[in-house]
Amino acid sequence: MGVARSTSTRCEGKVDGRPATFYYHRDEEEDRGLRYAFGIDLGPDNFTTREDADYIPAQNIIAVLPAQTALHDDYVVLFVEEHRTPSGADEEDSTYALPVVRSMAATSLPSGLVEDFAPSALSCWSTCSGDSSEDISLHVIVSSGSGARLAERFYVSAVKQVLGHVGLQQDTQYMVHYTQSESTITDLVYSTILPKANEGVSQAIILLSGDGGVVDVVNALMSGTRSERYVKPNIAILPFGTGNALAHSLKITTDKTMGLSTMLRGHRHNLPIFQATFSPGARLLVNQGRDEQDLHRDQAQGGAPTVFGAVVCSWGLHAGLVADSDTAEYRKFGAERFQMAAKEALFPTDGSTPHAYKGTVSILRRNSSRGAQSQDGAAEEWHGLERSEHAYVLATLVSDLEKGFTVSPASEPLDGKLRLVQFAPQEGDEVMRIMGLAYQGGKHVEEDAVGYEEIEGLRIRFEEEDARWSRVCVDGKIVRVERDGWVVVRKVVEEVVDVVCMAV
Ligand SMILES: Nc1ncnc2c1ncn2[C@@H]1O[C@H](COP(=O)(O)OP(=O)(O)OP(=O)(O)O)[C@@H](O)[C@H]1O
Repeated sequence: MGVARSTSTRCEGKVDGRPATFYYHRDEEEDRGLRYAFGIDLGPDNFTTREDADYIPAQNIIAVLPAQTALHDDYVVLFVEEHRTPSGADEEDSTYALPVVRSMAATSLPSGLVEDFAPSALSCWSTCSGDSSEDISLHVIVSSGSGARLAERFYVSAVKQVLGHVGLQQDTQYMVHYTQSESTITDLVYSTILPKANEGVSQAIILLSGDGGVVDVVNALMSGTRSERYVKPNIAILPFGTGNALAHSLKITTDKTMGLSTMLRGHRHNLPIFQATFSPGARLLVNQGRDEQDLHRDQAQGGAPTVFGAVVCSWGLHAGLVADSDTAEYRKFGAERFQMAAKEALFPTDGSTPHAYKGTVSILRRNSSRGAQSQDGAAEEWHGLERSEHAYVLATLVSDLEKGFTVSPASEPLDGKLRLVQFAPQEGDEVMRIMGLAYQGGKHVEEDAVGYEEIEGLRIRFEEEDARWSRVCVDGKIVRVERDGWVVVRKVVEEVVDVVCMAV
């Protein structure tokens, strides 16, 4: 029989050497957190209501670290404070958008607090720091072009300080890489991370970026050759993109620490990925859709153009609005850019109805009684959707594509299940209503018009004249497929990278 966890603790200790009374409430209520007061003799009942007690909400605590002193009862409480906009300052000024890291030296903290916020023994940072610059295997990647471009500032003001608290110094125990171009992350993986992984070295990446940074790492690892000694690198995500689908879906954003708590307290788990294989003429659109690039060609797929993803592969409305809103002008609006582009797609200025996407969609379903053998031995069978026109076709490995937009409510963090959301063309107002339900916890999947199911794979053959309607989105990247071209999406069985997460 397990021992019941006490929900609140009151004890005497010290804060910065001054005698203090601590009160820790560990229930899942809104007021969960650490309270402390100096020189006040309080009963537990009135502690939470006292205004003279200081309060650190659980949502703000990054970790409680053992202090590097001789005394085993000394700790450092690392937490964030929200940056308050000073009176007279511009509310929109991004200087005030980032939380500030604070630390507090404490002795004899409530044991429940120490337990709940202990750093993970197998976290990314503890196993990968080197002793000399040659064997550094911890990399901080700062994606300067992501989201609202706050990553660089957060590294300097917060991440560096937090890593210092766990005894890690820049250039000695870890390297920092600032992205200079779209290929910086790919180049780093090819030049350093993949060769070391192939030598059997365990490596960690602290990635300040959106989903794009993760997908760059995944694609570079998958596109190269992996040796028998290959050891999966692991990624701790600090969400600095626009959508941050992975971070939201892995519950990294449920507290106020911008991923710092997960970085210190999370555990490594395999990141499920999928492969999207395209017909020979498919091209990656870059430079805001102005230029094209060749895709990686996968020899295992007969040299077909390939992109790997960890989030979403879509065609129709979703892919269109991601592509159309990827301009400097739109990006200024953050995640709102997707909704703005959706309105333009659903209510064309010439008064016409939204585009009906023409193509043949087939779904690979698990079938226990018959069908071809899948990679993991279960039987599978392809089924064609009867209609030839579509509004929305989206396969995903995650629950949320942006904060509050729950496209696949059945998806659990890292469950490795590919799910399909699809529906036929509708009036703009009706599409708006359906997709609006995704912001209500994913209620759109309860609509009769919406198909929602777990799938093993997806195949689309595009029957569009204009290439604008044959754009496919893979984790924010846009691939344009040629006329009569196709894409096949399958889950990848091989494990190539871990992600740090607390929700599993
Ligand atoms: N300095 C840079 N110059 C040019 N491109 C950059 C630079 N830094 C990052 N990038 C690119 O900008 C893109 C940003 O992608 P990322 O996903 O991180 O942010 P996002 O698109 O704002 O967020 P999300 O994918 O979560 O919506 C990536 O393709 C990345 O390679």
